[in-house]
Amino acid sequence: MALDGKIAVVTGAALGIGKAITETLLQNGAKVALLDLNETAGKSLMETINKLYGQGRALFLNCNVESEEQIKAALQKTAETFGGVDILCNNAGILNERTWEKTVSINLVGVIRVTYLALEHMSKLTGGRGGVIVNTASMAGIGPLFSCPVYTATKHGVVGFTRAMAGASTTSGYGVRFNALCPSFVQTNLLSTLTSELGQFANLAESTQQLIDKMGILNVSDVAESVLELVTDETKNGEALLVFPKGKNYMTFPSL
Ligand SMILES: NC(=O)c1ccc[n+]([C@@H]2O[C@H](COP(=O)([O-])OP(=O)(O)OC[C@H]3O[C@@H](n4cnc5c(N)ncnc54)[C@H](O)[C@@H]3O)[C@@H](O)[C@H]2O)c1
Ligand SMILES: CCCCC[C@H](O)CC\C=C/C=C/C=C/[C@@H](O)[C@@H](O)CCCC(=O)O
Repeated sequence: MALDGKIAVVTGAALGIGKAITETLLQNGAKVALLDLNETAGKSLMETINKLYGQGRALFLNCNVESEEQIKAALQKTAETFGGVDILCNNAGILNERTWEKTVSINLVGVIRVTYLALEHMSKLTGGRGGVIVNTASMAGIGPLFSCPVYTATKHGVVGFTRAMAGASTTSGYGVRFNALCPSFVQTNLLSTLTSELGQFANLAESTQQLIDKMGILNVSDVAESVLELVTDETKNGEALLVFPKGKNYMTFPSL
């Protein structure tokens, strides 16, 4: 799938991995709607991008993925401004084991919520052009992180949702591919604020730090390059792509 002229929506686009995904999609010719609840960072990024890549390439929309109303409005505005939606990157996420219901609401329910509303614009069954959805899960979507049980559960949920939606799409004819991105530790705010967010599992901070030291830390641009692969390679559907500092590989699941 060539990206020239394609229209992408990225959630959690203002900072971290979402910002890097946004920049990579723009560098490859897409127009991007940046959805985030951080208005200051989002607007500032949009201004920088429009200076760098030309006016009208990016649109910031204040949107909390917990709000159905805000998501609907943001998708509608994207479709009216750019002319449809071809690519969705469900990337917004938090790590907080204290406010764990919020972690579920953003990381898992948010992904489902945005996906269903975006499909109304993307699915060939409802007048869309088809396209691709990439969900940012985590390596914790494949194996457990002991210090973050709820975060782990949400990311396992995202991987399962992605794989089931890929099958539903193929079987029903949505014309939309679904893939999950599963990075190991990445240098962002989410990682640097980790120790204060573990709640009742704070005693496991040290062993998690040892795991981080052992596995190493990715930079956001490596992660964004993997998103580009999942977006552009039309053979990829229902995949979970593991990304480590030393390389990447597609997860193989048992066939049941
Ligand atoms: N940093 C890591 O080590 C790592 C590793 C694997 C996966 N991930 C996943 O990558 C994604 C991005 O994380 P990051 O590390 O870039 O974090 P980050 O904190 O640097 O950035 C997250 C962005 O999401 C936005 N956001 C948070 N809640 C939102 C909401 N309710 N609605 C809309 N936007 C919201 C924030 O404002 C911010 O711009 C998350 O899903 C995270 O779970 C992170
Ligand atoms: C707490 C870190 C915050 C970042 C969370 C990110 O989504 C990154 C998750 C990255 C790696 C996950 C690795 C999981 C590995 C386990 O399955 C296992 O090998 C180790 C479990 C041991 C432990 O948790 O201490």
